[in-house]
Amino acid sequence: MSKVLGKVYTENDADLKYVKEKNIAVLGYGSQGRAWVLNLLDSGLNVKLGLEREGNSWKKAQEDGVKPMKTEEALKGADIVIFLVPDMVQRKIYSEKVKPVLKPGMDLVFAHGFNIHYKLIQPPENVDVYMAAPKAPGPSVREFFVKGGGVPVLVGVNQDYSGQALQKALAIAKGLGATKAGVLETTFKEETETDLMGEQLDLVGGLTAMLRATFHTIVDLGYRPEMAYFEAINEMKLITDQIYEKGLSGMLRAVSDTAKYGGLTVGTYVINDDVKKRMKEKAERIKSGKFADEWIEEYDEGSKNLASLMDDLDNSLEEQVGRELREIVLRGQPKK
Ligand SMILES: NC(=O)c1ccc[n+]([C@@H]2O[C@H](COP(=O)([O-])OP(=O)(O)OC[C@H]3O[C@@H](n4cnc5c(N)ncnc54)[C@H](O)[C@@H]3O)[C@@H](O)[C@H]2O)c1
Ligand SMILES: CC(C)(O)[C@@H](O)C(=O)O
Ligand SMILES: [Mg+2]
Ligand SMILES: [Mg+2]
Repeated sequence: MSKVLGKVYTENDADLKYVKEKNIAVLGYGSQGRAWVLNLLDSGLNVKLGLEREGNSWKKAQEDGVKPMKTEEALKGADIVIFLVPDMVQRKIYSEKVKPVLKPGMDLVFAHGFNIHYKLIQPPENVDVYMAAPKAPGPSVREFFVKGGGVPVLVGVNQDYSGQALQKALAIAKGLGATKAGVLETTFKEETETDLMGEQLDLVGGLTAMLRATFHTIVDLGYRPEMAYFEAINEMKLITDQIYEKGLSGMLRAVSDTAKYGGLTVGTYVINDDVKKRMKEKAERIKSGKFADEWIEEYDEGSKNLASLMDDLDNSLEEQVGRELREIVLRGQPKK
């Protein structure tokens, strides 16, 4: 029995029978969509893949042996609709394609709570709304499953018209392989806000900024960029692998005493209370909905800032060096 965690659902707590006879339409075949379609099909579920265009996702699905079809076609007779198009696209597909064919008793399923929590999608009361949110990038959702495991998933219920929404969320999570690890329960509010906080402050935003700042600090002192790339960026994976398997103190025990002492004393000097104050400010912005408003406005105006930030990153010295160094590093990776 866990001392800290709430209920953790595993294999025997979830039954595929709750979704086995249902027609499932998965919309989108990107990072998560590909993993979900392939895992759910391999788990023996009735899945149709619906896409808007015959573009890259369509081709990729065909290469994977999946038969894509137009969104309208996949939605015909669907009992469960899974939204795996980008968060900013979901409201359009919902209002133009899903809403017109929505029938009482159907299920709307999400991998992230954004559209429901921030009310971009407001479903009628007579449908179930639930989530199965993988706590991992899409490619890992597939890779873990193929190797006989699964990544942890959070399930949450926003509307329980059928009285079975939680069982169905757990069944979908099981189909993804997640009950091999563990499934925890959450709410749309908690998942949406904490997911955004994690990816902005740390996983995606904070991490990228910290790696780049360390790289430039070293380069600006006259050291060669390739040395800076190895020290500031490349080795991060191996350090986070240690954290993933053994926790923060386990990682510290795997490095030298010199690294331990230097790391523990300097880390908190760099990431100090000032930084934490700014983190709190941005976390509050997520909680208040202001980040969502800003992101929706940016998207509606063509995501120009996002494109220019990605361009700057692609053209940066660290990415130029990284592209060449990764060829060397990846050559030495253990064979899968
Ligand atoms: N990427 C992740 O690892 C990850 C992790 C957890 C949760 N999620 C959530 O999963 C959902 C899907 O995100 P993703 O990152 O897998 O998406 P993605 O951007 O990788 O894939 C999007 C899919 O939608 C299609 N698409 C893109 N723009 C479109 C448009 N304008 N109209 C119609 N179709 C369009 C693409 O062709 C592709 O098939 C989101 O709710 C996201 O928050 C993602
Ligand atoms: C993989 C992440 C960052 O955890 C996910 O939340 C996303 O939005 O892609
Ligand atoms: Mg996210
Ligand atoms: Mg996340």
